Amino acid sequence: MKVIQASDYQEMSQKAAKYVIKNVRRQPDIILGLATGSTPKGLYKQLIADHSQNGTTYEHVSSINLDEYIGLPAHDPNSYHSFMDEQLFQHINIQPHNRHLPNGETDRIEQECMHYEALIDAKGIDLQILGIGENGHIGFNEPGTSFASQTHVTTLSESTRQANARFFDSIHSVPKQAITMGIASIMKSRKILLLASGPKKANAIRRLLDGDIKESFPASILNHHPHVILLADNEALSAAIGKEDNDD
Ligand SMILES: N[C@@H]1[C@@H](O)[C@H](O)[C@@H](COP(=O)(O)O)O[C@@H]1O
Repeated sequence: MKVIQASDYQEMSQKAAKYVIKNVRRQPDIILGLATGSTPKGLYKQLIADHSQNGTTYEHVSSINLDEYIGLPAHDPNSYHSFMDEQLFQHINIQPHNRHLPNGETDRIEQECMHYEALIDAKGIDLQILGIGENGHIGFNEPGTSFASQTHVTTLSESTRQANARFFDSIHSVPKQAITMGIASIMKSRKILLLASGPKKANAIRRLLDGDIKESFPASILNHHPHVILLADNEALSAAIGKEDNDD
């Protein structure tokens, strides 16, 4: 894993955008794996600014998102469909038919999981953007999820619901389940850019860089992936100083 240090959230977002833009320009029909949460918001803001100022085009780009809550309509302000529309899609020229998120509203949820995994296999994610939960979750793969998991329905841990409650009226409104790419689905990506910012992520980043690979800490599997960049700010790296492995 290659570790890139940024001084703060702003610099992390700028460096992430530079890397994504470089990949989009090099491969105009790139398949991007996209993430939600607070962490990639600054990256998306930078992509939007670059799109309007420098004209980087997303006309032939496709996106596949990691996850979606079950039970929230796509138009709900807290759905990940709405998040992506607001934070990125409506501000760049990515075509609606090229944007993919799991359908958390269907009552044929098992078919939806299979369909989504087939989509990932058919398209192949070139560059996956990831955040990390404080408990080491990636996507919505909570601790204990099998490393062999494909797209599936997951029950959110209490701590994940608490962490995401800030986006909702109260913890009671946070859905209890989600549909998420599995860990094996994420690991199929050709390249992964993992972003982490702030002191709340310091412990997770220290555990990630410890290199101990176990299902009780889902992100640890990334140590097995041949092309992961961890781009983290000083606060997120604060507990791991001296543990980085810069072998690329
Ligand atoms: N499903 C998302 C994850 O994809 C994200 O990485 C995590 C961290 O969120 P944040 O970036 O807000 O800390 O939150 C949610 O659980």
